[in-house]
Amino acid sequence: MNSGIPIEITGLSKHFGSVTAVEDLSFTVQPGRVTGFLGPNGAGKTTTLRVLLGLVKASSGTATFGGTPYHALKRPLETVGAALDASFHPGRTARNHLKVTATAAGIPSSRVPVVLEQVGLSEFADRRVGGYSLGMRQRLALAFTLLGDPAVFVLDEPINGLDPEGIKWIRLFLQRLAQDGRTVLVSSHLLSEVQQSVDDVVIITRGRLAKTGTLSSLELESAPRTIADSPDRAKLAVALSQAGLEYTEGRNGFIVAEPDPGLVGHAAFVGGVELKALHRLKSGLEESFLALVNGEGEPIELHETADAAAEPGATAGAGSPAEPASAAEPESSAPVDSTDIPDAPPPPDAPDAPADEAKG
Ligand SMILES: Nc1ncnc2c1ncn2[C@@H]1O[C@H](COP(=O)(O)OP(=O)(O)OP(=O)(O)O)[C@@H](O)[C@H]1O
Repeated sequence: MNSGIPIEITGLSKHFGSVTAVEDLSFTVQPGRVTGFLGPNGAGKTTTLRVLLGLVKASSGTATFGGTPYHALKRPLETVGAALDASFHPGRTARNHLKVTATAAGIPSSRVPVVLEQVGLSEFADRRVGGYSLGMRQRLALAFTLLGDPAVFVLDEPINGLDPEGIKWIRLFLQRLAQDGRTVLVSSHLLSEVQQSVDDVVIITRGRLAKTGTLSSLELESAPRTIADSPDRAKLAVALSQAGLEYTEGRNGFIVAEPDPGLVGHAAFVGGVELKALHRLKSGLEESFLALVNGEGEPIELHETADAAAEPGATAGAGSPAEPASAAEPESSAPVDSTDIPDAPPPPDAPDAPADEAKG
């Protein structure tokens, strides 16, 4: 395994006739980290992954693995493990599916039992896939990605449909791949689905980049805050600055990095500023995500509490809004303490039917 290969998307656009699926998209996925590729249905995630994997031609821009497009990789299955869907011929067994792919790719068939064990399917390897649950098919899709022991993993919605035990298992699975120095890109339309699994996020909406950074930085931005507004925003800005409160200016007023509206109201009172709005911003990661992908710019409307109170004040001196505070980049979440892919428990949702004989 050659670790340390980043995924590099640069100025990528893809149009299907008059439909713009992806527009001028640029981001990098770093090795040694699990990156969530997030966006609502129709945002352009699958199209981006399909271009990356050479299944669709870009209208413009590039998508490469450390500078090399997929079609130019010398041994693609040993560089990239990709799972775009979990559909398999229902009449064939997992072992047979994997053997055929290994043979075609020049990968030793001795890898087949190894990857079956890694994903917890050894016991069910000779059953027809038609009898598999969704969770088992997801595991089989992962087994394919492991066949060539690749440095990069590209997984489209791998957590979709898994039960809590399966989600816990895949979280460890992904984290340990990254801990080995591999590059792991995981798409999802729900932040909450991958929140426990990812170090970094790339959020797109309507084919464009909405946000990229560490999950921790997104969490910091989602901390509870206060919205304050005044008929004279310039004066309010001065009052907030004099009180040492950090803020950014949004559509509905200033978003102040202080969870207690009482303290913000007091700052306005001390500064002699009349307030027309003072609300606590009940924030959360998922709400911030939704605000981002819905193009709200910032999540004000989503969080105003019903018990918001306005505090009157008097007027004060003029001033201009201070620079928004920038959050320091926090450290990423700590890796797990083993370099092995976790032992997989048997799928909890495995059907009870007796094993079928391998047919092909
Ligand atoms: N082959 C195609 N022909 C025409 N339009 C397409 C094609 N593939 C995707 N699109 C359109 O491109 C846009 C992005 O679709 P895409 O499947 O990439 O989004 P997505 O983020 O993966 O969504 P989902 O989570 O629903 O799969 C959508 O408007 C979709 O209808």
